[in-house]
Amino acid sequence: MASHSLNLFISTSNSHKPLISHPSPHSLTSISRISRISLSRNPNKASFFTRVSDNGAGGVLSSAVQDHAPYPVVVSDSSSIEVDSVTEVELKENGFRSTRRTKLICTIGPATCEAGQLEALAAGGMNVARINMCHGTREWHREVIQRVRRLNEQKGYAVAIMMDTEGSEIHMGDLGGASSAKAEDGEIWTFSVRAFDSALPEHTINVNYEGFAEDVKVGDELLVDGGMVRFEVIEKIGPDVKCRCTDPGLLLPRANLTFWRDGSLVRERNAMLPTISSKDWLDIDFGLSEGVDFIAISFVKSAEVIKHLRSYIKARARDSDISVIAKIESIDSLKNLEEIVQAADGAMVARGDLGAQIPLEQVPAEQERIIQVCRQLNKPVIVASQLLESMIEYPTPTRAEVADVSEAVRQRADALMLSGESAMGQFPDKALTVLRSVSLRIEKWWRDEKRHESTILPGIASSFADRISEEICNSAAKMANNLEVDAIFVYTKSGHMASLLSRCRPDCPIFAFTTTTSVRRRLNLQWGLIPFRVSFSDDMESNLNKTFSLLKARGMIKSGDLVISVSDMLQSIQVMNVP
Ligand SMILES: Nc1ncnc2c1ncn2[C@@H]1O[C@H](COP(=O)(O)OP(=O)(O)O)[C@@H](O)[C@H]1O
Ligand SMILES: C=C(OP(=O)(O)O)C(=O)O
Ligand SMILES: [K+]
Ligand SMILES: [Mg+2]
Repeated sequence: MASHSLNLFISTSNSHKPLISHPSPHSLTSISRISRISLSRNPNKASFFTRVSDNGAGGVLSSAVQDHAPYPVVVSDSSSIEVDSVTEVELKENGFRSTRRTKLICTIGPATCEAGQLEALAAGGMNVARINMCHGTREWHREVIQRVRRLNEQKGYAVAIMMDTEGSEIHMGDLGGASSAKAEDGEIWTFSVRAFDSALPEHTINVNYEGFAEDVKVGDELLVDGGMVRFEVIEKIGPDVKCRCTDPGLLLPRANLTFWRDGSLVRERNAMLPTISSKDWLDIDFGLSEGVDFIAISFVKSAEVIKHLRSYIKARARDSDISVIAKIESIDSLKNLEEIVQAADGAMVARGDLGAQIPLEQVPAEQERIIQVCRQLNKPVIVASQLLESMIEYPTPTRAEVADVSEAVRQRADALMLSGESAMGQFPDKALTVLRSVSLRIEKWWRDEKRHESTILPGIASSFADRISEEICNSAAKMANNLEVDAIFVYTKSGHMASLLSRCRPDCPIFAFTTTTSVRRRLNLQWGLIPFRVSFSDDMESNLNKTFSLLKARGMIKSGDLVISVSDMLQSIQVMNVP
């Protein structure tokens, strides 16, 4: 066994307990019952003498100190390990099975932009904060980004930031400062492309698209926000389009507009608008300079725009690992789904606009298909919009909303997203709590029923090249389910092996150890991954010993726990009990 060659030296020079309960300085007896399935050997096997000089207490508060401080202080020395404080508490209190696998995203808006409000969301389980460039100024967004970053640094979170572009679809203007306006049945409203210097005349809506008045025809149906409010075009007078309200409702600032003729969506000149507008490019530059983790692109039509953006990011910020998320919210994106998902780093089922472009009853089937394609192509997938819409105004969700959230969890989406519920609703924390508890409940039910996910996903056209890693991860996940192990450990620098494991949706949590804070944040979007930042070498035995001792010192694992480990460095699967 390869492990014979490794000598582990444990210093007991400081006053703390030794790392491993039965240290044997010259052999690796500390890993009991190690089995290895080795597919190939790493030619650059690392140093034979690994000095582990700290039990982790130097970089991380001991549990005694943690009783006084609610959050661990983050110190990035080579002997510390960084993990989300929420996960740490969950693991300590309820063990491996209790950790939530479905990730949660909150859109940040006026209801949640203050430091205290952001902290409440982070403590409530927010994994990713989304800022929507449709709203607010860049200054406002910069403040939010800085507050989230401070929270991460000072309180030990790894909340990632997703910037969402406005895109160049047609939408209404700002309602002259009003937070909403009510359109009543039969009322006549004017939709106009004119720029109004002073206050908007009554019952007038500004439209952002120059060609609007030319493209619509009398008799067309105009849908606000995918049909939340409907109008019929009755007259065109130059730049003004007079419409009669046929389905009353609340108009919100900058709401999306679509027009329909004979039951189909009209896509004339607006289909020629670029996916990424000139304003979007400025926002993207802003996102790059602020170092956001994800950029979500609205109304993607083809893979080309994603490829273009990716090469732009590479040229502008060479060392960054910003991920590009393709929002699937148009007919074109459904047509070109596989190529788009293949080109992107992840996708969002943006049901708000999608439901405005295809009949509503088709949205659930498309959601399921998008989730399936993303898993096959190993890309994280987000289910977004109206999950808990009623909670914008009410403290409890409807039964139908709970059923919708449950379905997305059961479909094994990577992440669920709150929009208005967290951006401007009255109960952002309660909405997050609902997502969290419904996720936990459905995940547990599925495990109790022993409905293992099939790790074998049907291949589609252009699967990824790295077949060996894929097979290792598939096997590791299958073994984890069959052996009912407590956790899978993956040591990954780029995050690739971690996402391949996540893709298999195993029953146990996946502890993903990575060396940089940016990869750690990025992994926070993916199903079942608990990302840790820790420094490690190419020597797996020493990595395992180091993480075992650091995690034991933090009370996150204990002797006897059964673990499977895989890594980027060594193409092998190891099964072992924690010493
Ligand atoms: N940065 C912001 N500033 C002000 N309001 C915001 C902001 N972000 C979101 N909102 C509000 O929250 C609502 C829901 O957010 P979201 O779904 O992201 O946008 P939209 O409704 O435009 O698709 C928006 O309609 C807007 O009223
Ligand atoms: C998430 C969506 O995009 P946005 O909120 O930016 O319109 C959507 O349309 O569902
Ligand atoms: K947007
Ligand atoms: Mg949208």
